[in-house]
Amino acid sequence: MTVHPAPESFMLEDYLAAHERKSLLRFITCGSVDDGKSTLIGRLLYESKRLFDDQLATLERDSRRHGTQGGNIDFALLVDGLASEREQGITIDVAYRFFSTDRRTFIVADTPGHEQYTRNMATGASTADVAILLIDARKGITRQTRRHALLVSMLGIHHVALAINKMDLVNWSEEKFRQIVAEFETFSADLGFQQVTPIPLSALQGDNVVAPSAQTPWYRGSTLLSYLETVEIEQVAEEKPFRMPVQWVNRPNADFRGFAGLVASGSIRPGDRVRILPSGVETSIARIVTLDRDLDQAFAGQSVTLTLSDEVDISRGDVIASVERQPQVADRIDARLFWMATEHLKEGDQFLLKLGAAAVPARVVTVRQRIDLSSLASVPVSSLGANDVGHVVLALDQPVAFDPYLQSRGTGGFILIDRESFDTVAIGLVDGAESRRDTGSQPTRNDGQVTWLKAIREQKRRSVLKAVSWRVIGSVATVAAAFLLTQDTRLAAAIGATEVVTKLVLYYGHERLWARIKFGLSVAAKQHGTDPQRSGAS
Ligand SMILES: Nc1nc2c(ncn2[C@@H]2O[C@H](COP(=O)(O)OP(=O)(O)OP(=O)(O)O)[C@@H](O)[C@H]2O)c(=O)[nH]1
Repeated sequence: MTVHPAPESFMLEDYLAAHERKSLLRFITCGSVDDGKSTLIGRLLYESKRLFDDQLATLERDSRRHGTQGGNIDFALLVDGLASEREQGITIDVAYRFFSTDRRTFIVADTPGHEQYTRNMATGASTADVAILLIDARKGITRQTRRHALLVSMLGIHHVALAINKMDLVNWSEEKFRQIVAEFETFSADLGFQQVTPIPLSALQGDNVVAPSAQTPWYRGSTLLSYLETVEIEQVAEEKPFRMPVQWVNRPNADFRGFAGLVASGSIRPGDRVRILPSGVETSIARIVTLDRDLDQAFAGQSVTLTLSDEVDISRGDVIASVERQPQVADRIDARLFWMATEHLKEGDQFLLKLGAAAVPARVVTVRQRIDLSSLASVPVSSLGANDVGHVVLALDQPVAFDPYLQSRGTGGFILIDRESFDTVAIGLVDGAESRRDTGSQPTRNDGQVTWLKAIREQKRRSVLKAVSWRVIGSVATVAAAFLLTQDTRLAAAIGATEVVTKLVLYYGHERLWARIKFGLSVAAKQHGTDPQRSGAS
């Protein structure tokens, strides 16, 4: 007799398998006070139908009791769950929410809009893949939008959705929308974003959030949710080198000595050669131990205990790294800082620097420049004020191992802690060991852009090159297959041309593609005609 498994079990397995395969997207919403972040996230959660009945009932009850929408659902209440937030009228922490659709799962960081809480926004952004920059259509680009865009770029987020909200309050004006988009594109041209996707929205009324809006017939781009579901985030295209900062030396008895920590990047197997930094001693991995069992391989994001084949002196804060591609080790570093305290940061100030698992006393040797929020120029200064972003040189009491932040978030980001109050006063990103060439000389106006924006541009160029190469290989393969099957050169060429145009339209959307072509042509014409250096060189 044949036994057929119950259809439900098949469905359950299919369901679980489908959900396991879904990719995860972490995003952050940033905007000024009252731009509508909480309303937008609440609307996304509500419309993606991921609320339980009891959550819905509570939302409806709270909307009647505390809501600002005259009896209608106040979506902000879904997100601003803390009572004290509502009392003060602001969100007071980074609230992480989890939701999922059939195509992807999402973790969203909702952070307060007020300038004094920019630190929360920076914290949320440090783990995000995509940023939604929210703009109130009535106010347009504000100083806080510029600051958020700068921080988002500085923290290595390449994909931005420019969510122009409250379009209902500007009569769904296409002109207003285009004006804001143009202003943002001009401002952000040097910030190295791979993709800026502008979307006209009303978070309150739900337009273009999940379903396309009838109010914006002039907009044919994606809704916010479909953008989030389809935005292509670079997966770990190239294998990153192994890094594990040691958090704890585990020595329960004389027979066992393991080094516990979170794998910050790359992967590791027993037998792999590793170097311990800053000491530089080389050894190999004996075992990868976890609570349940030993592993054959550990990956970034896993917490493990490593044992080594040699007796090596290792303490908390050291980094275990692959021998082939090692981190740098230095006691003076060039860094970008987002300064968050109210008092000014000055040369000579002393802090505790926490990088990975290492904590070392640090002194500010030089404050090189501040990034001007309007022009993004690096302005020479000798101190940084609250919420400034600038470049500094730090001297550490002892050498630490690190990677430039643009290469590795896990081993390139740090915080500065006040040694008396223990407050976190700055978020820092390592650019590299101090570039001695500048020591003693006056910083020039463009130093910062050389070290940072140039690196971002170079990284962007490489990832665009990689994406283009794969698309070109795909198109060539399609044309070759078409030719082999039909032996018709014209037909194969036509298929190839259609394929290229389709890929470009899919990537940009036809409106943006056309706008880009026009923009590219105008820049080319301008550079050819007016840039004396270029015309001289050519
Ligand atoms: N007309 C209109 N009002 C909106 C829209 N989106 C949000 N609002 C209103 O704007 C106000 C602020 O919205 P919130 O979602 O609380 O704003 P927020 O950005 O989270 O504010 P903070 O948490 O204080 O930073 C509320 O009264 C919302 O109802 C919109 O698209 N149109």
